[in-house]
This record gives sequence, C-alpha cells and structure tokens, in this order.
Amino acid sequence: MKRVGLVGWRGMVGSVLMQRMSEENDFALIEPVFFTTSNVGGKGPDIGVDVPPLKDASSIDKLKALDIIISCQGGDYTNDVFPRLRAAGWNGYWIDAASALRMKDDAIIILDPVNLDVIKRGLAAGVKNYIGGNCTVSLMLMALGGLFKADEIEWMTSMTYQAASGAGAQNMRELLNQMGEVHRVAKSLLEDPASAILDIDREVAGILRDESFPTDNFSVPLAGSLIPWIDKDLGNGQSKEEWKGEAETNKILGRSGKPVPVDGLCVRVGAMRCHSQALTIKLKRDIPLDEIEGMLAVHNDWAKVVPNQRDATLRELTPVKVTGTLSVPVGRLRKLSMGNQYLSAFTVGDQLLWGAAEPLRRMLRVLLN
Ligand SMILES: NC(=O)C1=CN([C@@H]2O[C@H](COP(=O)(O)OP(=O)(O)OC[C@H]3O[C@@H](n4cnc5c(N)ncnc54)[C@H](OP(=O)(O)O)[C@@H]3O)[C@@H](O)[C@H]2O)C=CC1
Ligand SMILES: N[C@@H](CC(=O)OP(=O)(O)O)C(=O)O
Repeated sequence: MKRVGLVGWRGMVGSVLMQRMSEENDFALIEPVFFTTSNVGGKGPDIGVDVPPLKDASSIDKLKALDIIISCQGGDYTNDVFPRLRAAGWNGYWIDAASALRMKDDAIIILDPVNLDVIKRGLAAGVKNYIGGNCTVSLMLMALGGLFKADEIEWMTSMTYQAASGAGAQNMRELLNQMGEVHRVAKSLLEDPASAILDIDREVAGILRDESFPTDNFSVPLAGSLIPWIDKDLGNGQSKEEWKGEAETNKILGRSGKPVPVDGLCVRVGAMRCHSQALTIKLKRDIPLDEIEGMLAVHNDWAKVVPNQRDATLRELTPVKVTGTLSVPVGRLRKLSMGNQYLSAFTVGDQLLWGAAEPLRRMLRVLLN
C-alpha cells in the first residue's frame, strides 16, 4: 500500500478533501499519514480507523518516507518545504491545492475529466508534480469541456461572480457578519410595514459606509455590494485572477501551439462557496445550438445543460442549487445578436469541490490505478 502524507487536512479545502475521500472510500486504498504545522503529536482526523499521532509537516525526514504527498496547506508552505524536500532527494508524487508550482515546467495542472491525456503523458514522461488549477478556470473547463475538446473555441471572455470562500474561511465568516450588521440596523424599520423603503435604504447605506462595519478581511463591504478585483494587481490593468484564465486554461489543455485567448473581469460577490461565470464565446464556425448542447452534455458526468428557459434557469442555475454538490450546470446558451458564431453561456460550480478538493483526490486515484 502506498504511504500517502496529508498536509493541510483541517483547513477549508483540506476538510472538503477529507469528506470526499471518506465518501469515496479512498482511505481503504492507502496508508494515510497526517501532518500538522501547529499540533505535532495531536490527534488526526476521524476517518473511521485509528490513525497515528500527527507528524511535523516541516520535517523533511518524515516527509521523505512517503510515496505521495497531498498538500492543502497553502503556497507559503509549498514554497518553503517542497524545494527542500526535492533537494533532499525525495522522488515521490507531490499533489497540491496551492498555486505556487502551477505554472512551473515540471508541473501538470490536474483536471482529469478534461485533461486525463495530458496527465497520462506527464506520468509516462516521469513528471512528479500535479497541481490543482484555479477554481474559476477548473469550473469553466468542466462546464465547457465539450467545446474545448472539439477545438471549436476561437476566443472567450468570462465575467465572474466569485464566492466569499475563494478568499478563505475568515472571509466567509466576515460576509455573514456583514449581512448580520446590515439586518441589525434595518430591523426595526423592516418590522414596521408602514416604514418608507428609502428610510431603510438610508440606514443600510449608512452602516455599509460606517467605520465600524466589519471589513478586516475583505477591506471593503461585500454584503450589499461587490468587489470587482480579485488577487494581485499585475500593474497592466489586469488582476492576477484574470491572468490565470488564459494561462491556466491553455496549460490544462496541454496546448503547445497558439493559445486560445481567454480574458475578462473577475468579481467577488456575496455568494458563499459557488463561483458563477457569464461567458461570451466566439466559435470557430456556426454550430447549431442543439449540437453545442449535446457536446457539452456528453463531455463529462458532471456538466449538466440547463434549458435556456426562465423556470429551469431559476431552479437549476444558481449557487443555492449547486452548493455542496459536484454538479456543474451550464445554461443561458444562446446565439448572441453579434452573429451565429457568438455564443453566451452561464455556469455555476462549487469552488471547494471541483474548484479545489476533487481534482486532488482523483489524481490520487489515477496514481493508485
Ligand atoms: N480557499 C479556496 O477556495 C481555495 C484554496 N486553494 C488553496 O488551498 C490552500 C489552502 O486554502 P484553505 O483551505 O482556504 O486554507 P485554510 O486557511 O483554511 O487552512 C490552511 C491551514 O491553516 C491552519 N489553521 C490555522 N487555524 C485553523 C483553523 N481554525 N481551522 C482550520 N485550519 C487552521 C491549518 O494548518 P495546521 O493544521 O497545520 O495548523 C490548515 O491546514 C491555499 O493554498 C489556497 O490557495 C485552492 C483552491 C481554492
Ligand atoms: N483566487 C480564488 C481562490 C484561489 O485560491 O485561487 P488560486 O488557487 O488560484 O490561488 C478566489 O479568490 O476565488
């Protein structure tokens, strides 16, 4: 049995990974060894069987004894430990949720329903580093895999509506605290059916702009507002999150020639853990809509085409419907007035599942098989 080290298992992504590995019985196939950066000797997670006490995640000697390491600990940990581990001669497989190694030449971005061929070529060539993609990119590719596979996309823009969870657990808590504050100031007026809506609105705008409003994590209000910038400022007008769209999409697809241009605006909204995206796609040719729907529906088991009708859209194509599931619905499919090669689409996906944890556990399965 392979000895598999798990680092970062109690964080937000790590907890979702543990849950999925338990559901899929992955622990029965491996000898798991749990690590910590804060509680050496402490108790590991409850996975239905006894596990040894937590080991030190900074110990190169302990890590060297493993065949496979899965890290959800974050980029700082990867940047610190990974180079030292390789320098010490460790030749095992490194699977990581953090972005630190994603664009390195000796790493493959993993999303097996979309790029199992790229992963297999990497394994055959001796590549040892397998890194989860950016959540927005992975979810877009799960939804549009059929069109990318058929190489029918000339270019694409994506306008995102990204959930609080993408910024971390503390940010999810802060969003809820912000919502609570907004309700608190409006409560008495809301309870009075005769109160004027503009009075309510004035109270709400007042607290959103008040210095006491909880913004330690987001730095500005998200509840009752939105944040049209995610990740670093690259200095050229583009955010790093926006840059990932084209860079990671083309790397995941293993395209060596001309990249498919993918660009747009990434925006944080007050959803909890589902990212949504509005996509405008320029097709290479005029493909009938029913053929497009067919391509998307058959590409993988999780992409679900939602009919472009009001009721179906409200029922099936929202973060509330998708949260906590592996389903990646894609709808609002129609040809735009710019011409028959211009297609619109809207997709929603849980950014902690297909956006983070699921590609990691499936990579483990690929290695075990
Ligand atoms: N958040 C997201 O949506 C996504 C994140 N990622 C990447 O995954 C990595 C991990 O992200 P995320 O899971 O959000 O990180 P978390 O901050 O939730 O967890 C990271 C580590 O923080 C430590 N920690 C300290 N206090 C606590 C606490 N109260 N509860 C739980 N853990 C605690 C744990 O380490 P220890 O047990 O050793 O103390 C844990 O492993 C990052 O590199 C991120 O970029 C990738 C895709 C999406
Ligand atoms: N940046 C993403 C979450 C994330 O962790 O992305 P990455 O793995 O590319 O750093 C978001 O804010 O929604």
